[in-house]
Amino acid sequence: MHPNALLDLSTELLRSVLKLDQPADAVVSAFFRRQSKLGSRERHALAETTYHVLRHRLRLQHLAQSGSGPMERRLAVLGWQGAESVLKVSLSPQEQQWLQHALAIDVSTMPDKLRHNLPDWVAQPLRQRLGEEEFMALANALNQSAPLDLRVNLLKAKREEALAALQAAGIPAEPTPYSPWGLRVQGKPALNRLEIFTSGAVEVQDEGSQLLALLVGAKRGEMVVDFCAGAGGKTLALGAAMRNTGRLYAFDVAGGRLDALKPRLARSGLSNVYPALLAHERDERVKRLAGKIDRVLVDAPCSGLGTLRRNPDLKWRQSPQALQELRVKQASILASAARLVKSGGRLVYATCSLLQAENEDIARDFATAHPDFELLDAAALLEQVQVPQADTLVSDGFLRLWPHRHATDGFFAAVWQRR
Ligand SMILES: C[S@@+](CC[C@H](N)C(=O)[O-])C[C@H]1O[C@@H](n2cnc3c(N)ncnc32)[C@H](O)[C@@H]1O
Repeated sequence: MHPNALLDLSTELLRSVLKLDQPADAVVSAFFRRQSKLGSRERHALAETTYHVLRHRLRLQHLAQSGSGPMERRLAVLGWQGAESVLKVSLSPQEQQWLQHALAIDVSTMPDKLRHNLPDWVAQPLRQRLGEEEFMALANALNQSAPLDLRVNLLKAKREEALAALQAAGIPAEPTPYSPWGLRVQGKPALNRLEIFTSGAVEVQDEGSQLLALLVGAKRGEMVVDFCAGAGGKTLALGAAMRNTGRLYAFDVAGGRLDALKPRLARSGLSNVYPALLAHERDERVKRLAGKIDRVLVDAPCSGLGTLRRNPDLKWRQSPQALQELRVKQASILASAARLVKSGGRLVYATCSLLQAENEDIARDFATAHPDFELLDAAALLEQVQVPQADTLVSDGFLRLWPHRHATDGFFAAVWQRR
């Protein structure tokens, strides 16, 4: 494709994504389906440019003010992540000059906001919690792309065997530092045709998600509920930890997500999983199982701000109002799910949010209203399941994973035992 046409497509894609009315990954996929003639390098350049602009939007919009032509073209030029030759061929001499000038500005001299690229309502509580230096380290980490982590399905392979299979396929990988189930792959190789993937021996899963599943501590023969199972990332990890015995209910209110679990279940070899569509969190099914369940995981719907490395559009698509609505939902789901737990059983409340409002605040309000639930120290529980340096992952007894400290997505978890 002619470089100019490619830059025009990048401009068009940015125009759609920056409407912010749909998740960026869905807009990018739909765009590529329509542009079926694009080669893989061209797709890569367009996707990376889009994500770069979303990550650094405040700074790039500021720099774009001085240019001319459509705003989205200026953003595509400033954020361009494809071959340099595309810009050389496509830009007018005036644009070339403007770009050189814009890129020469030292980012470290820019105002704060243009360096961290977060909206105020997100930046303010994080800065307050972490202090200036660590807040900037977090902001930088959130603007990097995430590594590719795999979870080894121990029903099908040992971690060393999966590592050897990847290496034999020419894919460098290493064990993840914390999760005993994890491998971190270098780069972003396509895995879905490899035997190790099609046979269900590995699944793509961030190390942080693996640690949440490890905290549940599910064992052989138990009754376990994954209350917000979605497409089942954690369900699969729990089912394997149960060695395909007992009963694992995968609940969700979104039928489409539960449908996406089915092919993954088929690959995994699990036959102990029972997906069930709930009408809402107080569904009849929850009442029927009340007091009968050994372990309940509530991987609650949340702002997703811990996943900005993968979903940078979320920082622009979420809002303080949406956060308030989510908090009400989180408290309601947690209270309802707690009814399932039997005496002596375990309840885990988790999110992929960085905000105290969705994490510690929800956990503390729940504990106040439910004195029959005793908070367990997440560090002690992780040590029991062979997680090294578990105390570095935990604050005030809660699991608190941070991209800049642990190279995982941002995650929170609180764990209780019912008296
Ligand atoms: C963070 S996602 C779950 C991700 C999933 N556990 C995984 O590991 O892939 C939250 C899920 O909660 C579901 N959800 C939203 N409201 C719910 C409710 N009232 N009861 C149960 N699930 C709900 C959403 O449909 C979504 O799939």
